[in-house]
Amino acid sequence: MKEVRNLSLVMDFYELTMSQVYFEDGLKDTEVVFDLFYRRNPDNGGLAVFCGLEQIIDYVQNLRFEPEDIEYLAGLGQFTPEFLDYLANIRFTGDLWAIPEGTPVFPHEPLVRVKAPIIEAQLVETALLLALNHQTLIATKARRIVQAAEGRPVMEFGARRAHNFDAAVMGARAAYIAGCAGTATTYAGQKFGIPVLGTMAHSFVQSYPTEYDAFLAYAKQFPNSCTLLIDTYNTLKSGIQNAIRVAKEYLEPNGYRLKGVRIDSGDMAYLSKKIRKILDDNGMQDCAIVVSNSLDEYLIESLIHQQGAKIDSFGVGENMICSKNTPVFGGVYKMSAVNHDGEWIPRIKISENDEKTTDPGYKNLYRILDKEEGKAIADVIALQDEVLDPEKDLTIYHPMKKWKYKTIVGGTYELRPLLVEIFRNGELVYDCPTLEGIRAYSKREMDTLWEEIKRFVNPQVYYVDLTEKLLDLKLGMLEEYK
Ligand SMILES: Nc1ncnc2c1ncn2[C@@H]1O[C@H](COP(=O)(O)OP(=O)(O)OP(=O)(O)O)[C@@H](O)[C@H]1O
Ligand SMILES: O=P(O)(O)OC[C@H]1O[C@H](OP(=O)(O)OP(=O)(O)O)[C@H](O)[C@@H]1O
Ligand SMILES: O=C(O)c1cccnc1
Repeated sequence: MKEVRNLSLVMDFYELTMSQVYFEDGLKDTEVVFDLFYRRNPDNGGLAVFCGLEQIIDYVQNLRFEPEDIEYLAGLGQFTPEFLDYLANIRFTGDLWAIPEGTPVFPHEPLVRVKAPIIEAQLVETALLLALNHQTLIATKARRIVQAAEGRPVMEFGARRAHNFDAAVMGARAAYIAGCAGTATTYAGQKFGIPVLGTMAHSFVQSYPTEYDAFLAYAKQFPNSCTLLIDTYNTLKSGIQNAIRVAKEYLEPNGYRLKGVRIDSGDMAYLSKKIRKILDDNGMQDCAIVVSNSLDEYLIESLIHQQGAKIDSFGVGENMICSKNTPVFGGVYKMSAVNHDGEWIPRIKISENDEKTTDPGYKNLYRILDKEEGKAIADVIALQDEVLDPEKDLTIYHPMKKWKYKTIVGGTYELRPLLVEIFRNGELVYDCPTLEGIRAYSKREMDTLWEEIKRFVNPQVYYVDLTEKLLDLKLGMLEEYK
């Protein structure tokens, strides 16, 4: 399903003003390289889950200014007619490489690399960042929550707390990629084929004269998929009792089983244990206990490991859809090379803060995997023209300090290029995987990481290092600008 909205002008105004300067200065055909990367993992975690590429592809493919856009820009009185004529016909004609969606990624590595005429590369900055920053943030959070649930299904319940419509729908997509079992957001089901799931609201229970009437009415319509919300009045004294009554008096005599009960308030550990016992005592071992109420990965972990809660699945809303603890994913888009007469001239952004100094040059990214164990050892950023031979020893360096390095013995590792070609000369050359494919791939990729990187507390830092050639280039440029 394609977006019908024309979102091309979702760009920062400076992209247009700078572009006019490039145009009027005769620089419009100058090719440049930009890298999109981020600096810190959300939630002090050990990784992020890369997401949002499909929406980036949509934007880049549909980048064009309609007559009403040109008219609007003309009305601002700041742009030359020649530049506006140029914009009226602009299309993305460059190359774009990106890491496949669902891949676990790490700070400072290029997630997307754009090589294009300078105006085109500049105009896509905001859209690339916003699509990636949002979905990567939500996927990263969702993965943590799914990890904490240890195989128990997690339902995404966030739309009502999301930061508007797109955040709900794209958030549901990201959460599904990261392993959620489904979403309550029906539109996300329609648009992306995500399983849609749900139980019932307190208002439904309140709208009937009695809780029992409400449960029975629901069970009659949905005898196969009935999860009753049991905490509207009194979870133990009435909710669970009425749920069992409906199961015994209506569902079971008609050949059905009660699928589940949901608890949305009170002490989830205490109540779930009590309810499990009551259900089991009534021969309802297959009736699932679903809980919801401001859950996140820490609470889920505590419920399972410290509190012995008897929970079969979780509904998670606000903490996931807003990534409440870390509500911003700080992806940035930085120029790394400019082409002069066919030669790539590296560019660097220097900062007092090492973390903010960029890696210069037209670069590539590889994941180094241990051949025997299949586990990821580190990622290495190399210059585009470097040939790395996995049969030879590979020495990788700390991104600023040459004395910090590690040598991996030739023949013991595999090198996997992480950036794949998405657009070549403006043509889409990438077959977008299905959402199910991305989800399954993400799970497989997650299995290539050591648990130490995935833990929540003080995770091991995964190395994103540089080749010697790239580090020498960077240190040389730092010396030059000192
Ligand atoms: N076993 C538990 N361990 C830690 N936190 C819990 C546990 N059970 C519930 N909580 C948390 O306690 C809070 C419950 O308090 P809250 O003020 O929301 O009341 P409530 O139980 O939802 O009541 P109501 O919805 O009727 O107002 C929620 O944030 C929930 O996630
Ligand atoms: O707590 P979340 O993780 O966001 O999960 C979604 C919440 O949304 C619903 O609540 P509702 O909108 O009825 O409000 P409530 O907080 O009063 O239950 C549902 O009953 C959950 O409590
Ligand atoms: O289906 C549910 O139970 C549901 C959906 C969204 C938010 N809270 C609950």
